[in-house]
Amino acid sequence: MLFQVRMDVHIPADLPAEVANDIKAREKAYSQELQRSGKWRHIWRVAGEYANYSIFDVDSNEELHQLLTGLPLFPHMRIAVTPLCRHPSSVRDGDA
Ligand SMILES: O=C(O)C[C@H]1C=CC(=O)O1
Repeated sequence: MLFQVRMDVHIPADLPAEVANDIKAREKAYSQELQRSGKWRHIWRVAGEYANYSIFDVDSNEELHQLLTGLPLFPHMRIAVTPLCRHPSSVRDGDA
């Protein structure tokens, strides 16, 4: 199951820099592990914003929920999820 996910990050201005940097480092490791596993297929920065558009390939809504709520930055994010399915005009056989 494919999902487009938009993540907007809002770290409180009064969060100490060392705490914010630790969260960001754990977020990067978590994200890269999921990308290598194939669950997090794509990640793109939204130009000019502390936000990304990502594509997740997971087995269920529940799995997506678990992955997203496990993000170290989750408490500081607004997340919007859009379910995707194959477009009938797509020429990309790999896109299920
Ligand atoms: O930077 C972001 O967009 C937020 C988050 C998503 C992956 C990651 O490393 O940080």
